[in-house]
Amino acid sequence: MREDAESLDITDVTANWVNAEVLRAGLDARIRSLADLAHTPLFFGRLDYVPARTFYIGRRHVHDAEGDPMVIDWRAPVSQPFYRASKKDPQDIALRRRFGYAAGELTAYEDEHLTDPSDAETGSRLLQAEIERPRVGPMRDIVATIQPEQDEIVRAGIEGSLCVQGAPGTGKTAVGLHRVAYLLYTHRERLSRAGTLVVGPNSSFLHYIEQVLPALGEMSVRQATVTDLVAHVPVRGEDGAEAAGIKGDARMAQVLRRAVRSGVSMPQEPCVVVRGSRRWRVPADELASLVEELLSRDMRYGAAREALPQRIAHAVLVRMEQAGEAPDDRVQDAVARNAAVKAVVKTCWPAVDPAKLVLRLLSDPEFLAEQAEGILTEAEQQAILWAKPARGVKSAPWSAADAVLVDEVDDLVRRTPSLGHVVLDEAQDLSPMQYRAVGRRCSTGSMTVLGDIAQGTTPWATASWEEALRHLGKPAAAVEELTLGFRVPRQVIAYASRLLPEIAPELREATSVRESPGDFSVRACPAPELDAAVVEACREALLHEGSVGLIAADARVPALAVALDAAGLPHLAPGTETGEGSRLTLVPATLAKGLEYDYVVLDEPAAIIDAEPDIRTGLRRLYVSLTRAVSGLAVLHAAPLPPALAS
Ligand SMILES: Nc1ncnc2c1ncn2[C@@H]1O[C@H](COP(=O)(O)OP(=O)(O)OP(=O)(O)O)[C@@H](O)[C@H]1O
Repeated sequence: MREDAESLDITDVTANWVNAEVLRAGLDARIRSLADLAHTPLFFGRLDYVPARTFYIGRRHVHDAEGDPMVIDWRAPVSQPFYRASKKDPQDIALRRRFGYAAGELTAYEDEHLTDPSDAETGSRLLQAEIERPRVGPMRDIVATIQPEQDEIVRAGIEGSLCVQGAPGTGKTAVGLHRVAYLLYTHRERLSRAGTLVVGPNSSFLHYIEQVLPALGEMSVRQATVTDLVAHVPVRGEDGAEAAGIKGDARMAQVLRRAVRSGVSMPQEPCVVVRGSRRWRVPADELASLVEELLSRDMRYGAAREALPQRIAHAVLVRMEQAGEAPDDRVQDAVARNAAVKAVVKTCWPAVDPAKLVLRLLSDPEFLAEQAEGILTEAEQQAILWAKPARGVKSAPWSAADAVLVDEVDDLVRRTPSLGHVVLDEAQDLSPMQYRAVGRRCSTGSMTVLGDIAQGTTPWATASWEEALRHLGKPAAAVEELTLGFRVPRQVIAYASRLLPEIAPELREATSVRESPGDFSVRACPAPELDAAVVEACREALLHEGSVGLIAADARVPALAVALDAAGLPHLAPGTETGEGSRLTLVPATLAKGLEYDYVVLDEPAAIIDAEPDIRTGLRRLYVSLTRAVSGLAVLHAAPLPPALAS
């Protein structure tokens, strides 16, 4: 297939050089997509349908010289039974074969005779081996081992939105990315027009997952944080927890809606349009009824502002007709652009600059009081005002939450275009205003919302998926739960789950499908010896194969970096790719979300808890940090552990 693509002669097939360039780029992309990937086999499974028809299943479609299929794409309907068929429901499959590879070499296969009653149902060794395989480098695809409950989510229809609650390591991120790949395959035309977006918590996380999508054969997916999406103003300020909470509250949407319309006023003067020798006069009360009519409509502020001159012009045209003239559309357009009409629009329906409006709200106590009256208390208004009024948009101390407010205003003024599909990962952490910002980018498309209530580490983290989905504008989305854990060893998940009654009492403990119990230790040591003990634990962890993450409270990171350097242990920052030569990452606890390491050394839990504004958020941050380990976890502490973990 690659040779065919390479040997295509496209000289003289296009009419002009632009088309030639486009064709060349398309062909180059195809040749690239057909490159051999070392260690990535062409197929990983085989299905024998009854009656005898055999299909090989792989990451992409492969055909032979005659164009007959040799390997079927895992996303094609024919491949679905590879993930779903069972002895109970064989789905016309007589044999399912899984192939095992080591470094690209075929080393094993495993058969299941789904229609043969004498063939006992046994767990898959290859699946176990895949799950237990040490991790290094970026996240891998799971196409060979997607589980039935995961496959239902991956292949759910594009029409409906879906929300997935899942404990740490149940594969939410993996499933979300494979769902994107599935949707792009199945609805390529539609999504290439409308666009697809994956929203993640921070750039380290996005970097960690970005290699998975091209590995799945997809490149045209945008990845962004919420902050990237709303980058209307330069963010350099920070809010305290209280101000951030209020700015993120859905009531702010009401305040902003009122503020946007606060400049609208009723015309006091008639509008007089002079054309040639004639003057046409629309009285003030008629103008006012036009303005009122537009106010009463559920219309974007900017669209209404464009409609108003047309409405006034229409009133003028009616008068022209009454006077026996026969004006056409061009006359209406000309009247709409008349200086007198423009002047009415300028005073009665002034243009709104989103950033300037929010700047005024946060700088001007009287303006804020007017707009927030009956919505925010006086104390709340006080809390969100900037310490001193900002002078201009460029120099204002914008915070991340402020940028979301500007985005809301922007959408009140002109409609935000909708994408075809949006995947929102670590969704539990968003504020209602952030949910609205993501939701409006998907107003006519569908969403996949992934998260874990127990891992909510913002003071405003959502209390329920129902609430989050309401703010996202997808109240009808189905909520599914993933319960099988693929990452965290049994002992470790059991230990971390002791925190659940305090951080998310309604959630069930995750089960681990991993057979190995995992290395697990908790060590107390005197405070002066903690750094040395942590360095030693890292050294021990590095004796094993795979990646090692040292997770510590953000404030502890500089000291630990010095200690590691002094001990001659090279270490990376999160988001930098681990490899054979550099396997140790020093991870600030606030960036640990979504990441995983084979061995985790966890420094001083008390410091991780104390860094958060309240105890629940602190314990949740600790829960996230405890659940990053694939094979082993060592907890080292000098200060006392929280009571749930102490005994
Ligand atoms: N079906 C599967 N087969 C093999 N590995 C899997 C499967 N599902 C998930 N995994 C692996 O389990 C690990 C955890 O997956 P993932 O990071 O998607 O979980 P998560 O639910 O997003 O976790 P967290 O809530 O901690 O962010 C990853 O290494 C992933 O590749």
